[in-house]
Amino acid sequence: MKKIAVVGTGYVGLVTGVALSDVGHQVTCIDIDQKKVERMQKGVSPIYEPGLDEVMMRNIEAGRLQFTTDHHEGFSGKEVIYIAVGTPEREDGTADLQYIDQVAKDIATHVKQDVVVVTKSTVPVGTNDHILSLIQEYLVHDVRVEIVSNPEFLREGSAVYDAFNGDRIVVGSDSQRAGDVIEEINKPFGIYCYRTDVRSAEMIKYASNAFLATKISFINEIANICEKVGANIEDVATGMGMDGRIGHQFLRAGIGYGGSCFPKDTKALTQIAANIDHNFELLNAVIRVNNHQHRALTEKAKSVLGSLEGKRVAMLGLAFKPNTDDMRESPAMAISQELILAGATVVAYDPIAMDNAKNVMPAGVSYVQNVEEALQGADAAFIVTDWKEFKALDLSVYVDQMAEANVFDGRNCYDLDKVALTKLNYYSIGRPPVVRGLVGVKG
Ligand SMILES: NC(=O)C1=CN([C@@H]2O[C@H](COP(=O)(O)OP(=O)(O)OC[C@H]3O[C@@H](n4cnc5c(N)ncnc54)[C@H](O)[C@@H]3O)[C@@H](O)[C@H]2O)C=CC1
Ligand SMILES: O=C(O)[C@H]1O[C@H](OP(=O)(O)OP(=O)(O)OC[C@H]2O[C@@H](n3ccc(=O)[nH]c3=O)[C@H](O)[C@@H]2O)[C@H](O)[C@@H](O)[C@@H]1O
Repeated sequence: MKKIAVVGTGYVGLVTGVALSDVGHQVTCIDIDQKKVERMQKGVSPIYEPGLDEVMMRNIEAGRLQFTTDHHEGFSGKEVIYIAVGTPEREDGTADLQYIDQVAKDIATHVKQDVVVVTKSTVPVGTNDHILSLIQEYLVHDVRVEIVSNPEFLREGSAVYDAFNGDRIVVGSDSQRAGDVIEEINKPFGIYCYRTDVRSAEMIKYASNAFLATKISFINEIANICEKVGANIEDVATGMGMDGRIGHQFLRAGIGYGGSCFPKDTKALTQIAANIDHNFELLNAVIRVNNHQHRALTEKAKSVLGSLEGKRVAMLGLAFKPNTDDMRESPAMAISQELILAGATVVAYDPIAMDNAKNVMPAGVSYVQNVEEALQGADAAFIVTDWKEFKALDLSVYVDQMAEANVFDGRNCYDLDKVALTKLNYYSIGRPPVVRGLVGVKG
């Protein structure tokens, strides 16, 4: 059992703290946001994440998990400190390291014992060296500080599952001893620990996110071609994925990736490359394809309905993916902005993300409490997030509630044969349209 502090309680910090306490470590999570800390002290998670509240409460009650805003108290007696603060995107696409720098200074000021500092945040190559020298520059007490890069691979919406079932744990360290400490801490998870040097670990994180984003943009481009040549992207992706070298994952065509990491990390990696005069052409194309893909539904709606002026559009789903209330870089924002500019009225519903959405969605969007209300009198429905609730809908609800049952599905939620049994006009991604029960008819 180790005494551990985790700094920052976003998805990564909170899930890391909760998971480490659940396998028996003594964990103190530190955050500067007082309100957040007060909620967490009561066992309430500040984010919507399936299963998190339960594991959190179990460890608070067992006395293994604590929360504080006080760095001095939080670092006291800890052998290991995890850094999990945000590294948001600056205007030029580079990673903003101001929160990282602040934590480094906080550590330097408060630690009175030897400590291993572990970076969980996604940071550009070379940042861990920078953190270590910053700590050493500001260090108040005569203690040994070592650094380990331990990037995080969890997905929002399945973060708790991922923490206990990840494919690998990457431990990047230039000190054998410090790397051993972190490998030992992670032993109870029973996940393979891949040891490497600090800079390679930092690069593994960016390269992994960039590769996954590339898979998505690739399949979206294939989907766009499928639409023009009369092929079906679902069958194409299934057939491709059967090749073990390709695999089935991340071949779901849609309206492009969003979220707090793929958009920011792909841009940051192109900037990391640009800093050494390398033009990362492939990744730049991935980003361009993704930005264009956000427009797929609106373009289809314009081609089917003509002008969108005065049309009422029901937007089903706002979060960037299901099972999260995270609205960061959600395609819903760009899509609704486009619809409003085209003169449409947008009525939105999301089962979980509505409160967060109201703070970031464009002005002019109105919000309702359920699917039926959203669809009432609508000329078009846009499915933006593939929530289970939408996938499970009885398709007659569209026909019954809408003025005209034109459904533009950005997540391929429904089986074309089932749609063909209804009166929907259905346009999805990379698949033939279904109009008046006929598959492949253009409307
Ligand atoms: N969100 C995700 O699913 C994943 C995120 N990452 C990476 O992990 C890092 C953290 O991301 P999120 O968890 O989304 O974070 P976030 O940005 O949602 O939260 C960061 C937290 O750190 C706190 N904070 C800032 N400065 C602090 C300080 N000096 N002391 C204590 N607390 C401080 C903030 O109040 C906030 O609660 C980023 O680098 C991100 O790229 C990596 C894998 C998954
Ligand atoms: O660095 C991070 O923050 C994390 O980023 C992603 O996790 P996350 O953003 O939570 O969610 P994903 O499930 O990867 O989905 C990202 C976006 O891609 C889209 N997506 C995903 C898969 C797919 O086949 N098609 C597709 O369009 C999703 O709808 C979503 O908008 C990675 O999957 C995690 O491994 C990583 O830790």
